[in-house]
Amino acid sequence: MLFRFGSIGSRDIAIDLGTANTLVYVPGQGVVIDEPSVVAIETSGGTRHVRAVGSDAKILVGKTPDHIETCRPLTDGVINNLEIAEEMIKHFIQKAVGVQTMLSRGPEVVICVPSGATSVERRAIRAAAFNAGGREVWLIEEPMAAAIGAGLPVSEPIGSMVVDIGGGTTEVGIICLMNLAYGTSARVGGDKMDEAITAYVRRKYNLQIGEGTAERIKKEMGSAIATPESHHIVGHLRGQDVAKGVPHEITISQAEIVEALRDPIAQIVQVITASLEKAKPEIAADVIDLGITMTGGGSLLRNIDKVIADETGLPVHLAEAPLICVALGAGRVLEDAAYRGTLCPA
Ligand SMILES: Nc1ncnc2c1ncn2[C@@H]1O[C@H](COP(=O)(O)OP(=O)(O)OP(=O)(O)O)[C@@H](O)[C@H]1O
Repeated sequence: MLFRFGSIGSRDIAIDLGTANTLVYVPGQGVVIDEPSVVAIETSGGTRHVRAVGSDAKILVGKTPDHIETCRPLTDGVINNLEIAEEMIKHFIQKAVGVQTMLSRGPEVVICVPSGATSVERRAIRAAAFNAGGREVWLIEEPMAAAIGAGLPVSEPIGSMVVDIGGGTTEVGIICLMNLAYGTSARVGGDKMDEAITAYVRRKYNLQIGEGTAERIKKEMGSAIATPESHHIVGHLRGQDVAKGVPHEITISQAEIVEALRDPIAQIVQVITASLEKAKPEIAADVIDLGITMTGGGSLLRNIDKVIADETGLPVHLAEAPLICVALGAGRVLEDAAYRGTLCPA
């Protein structure tokens, strides 16, 4: 299939539409938007309208009055609410290219999809970008974009492997000659880690914590492996005592967070090892040399690279800018015609 762009202008954009964060890349400028994928909806006089999007909406999570609700229009990498997703994408596109471009010709948009997305889910992502003002919309699979953004030799006859751990999904891609030789996505990532911490704290301490609190403690002191020091590294969690219904604070150790994260980490490792079994022998041989490159926010969890290296026996490298690799890769496709063969049909 031939994919033909019109003339790429500085007003065309690449979007990493993530479960946790949405990034927008403008050719010649780089990543111009990097905000949480959150929308605040206000109901007044019987109608609903968007009150805030992105960072402005995220600060409201868990603190809104009854007539305002915050929501995340993506779950596990795919759209759960088309209307709100469109509003969010429209907001970010306008912020990136200006209202004038939207009113005149609209930008061409390259937007990422999880490799495991169904055709219905792909059509929903394409439709959301189109309805949000995209003149033409092209899809790229996330592992491919992540690999390009991480600087892997995707166009060469060398097999390289990328693991992108995002908020909603873990994407694994084995790429050779600009082709996703194997790609899979599992619905486990940073969100499942947050949920596992929340469930652990509720079970062990009878304390209900908010999602922001779970994410904060994960980033501050989460780890995939317990070390002898892990019992002495402690943090504080505030929430609501489930039995008494009053505010309460507990102290938790890194060793406990490691225990809480055991299941999601095991699931991530399982996806990676299963993917290695699917690789063709020649490509697997290349992966032994090059190792695994990790991208996505979840790859910043302490020691997750060590766990993956131990379990696979392969070298594991963290990409230089793990949180923006997918956007950089999708942006590169916009800027360099040589990469256009990586785009996939909707
Ligand atoms: N230092 C850190 N330690 C652990 N997790 C982190 C860290 N920094 C960010 N994260 C987690 O990374 C996730 C967000 O990563 P990213 O922005 O790559 O996901 P996304 O692209 O929005 O999601 P997806 O690709 O699944 O749709 C969140 O769950 C966040 O809590």
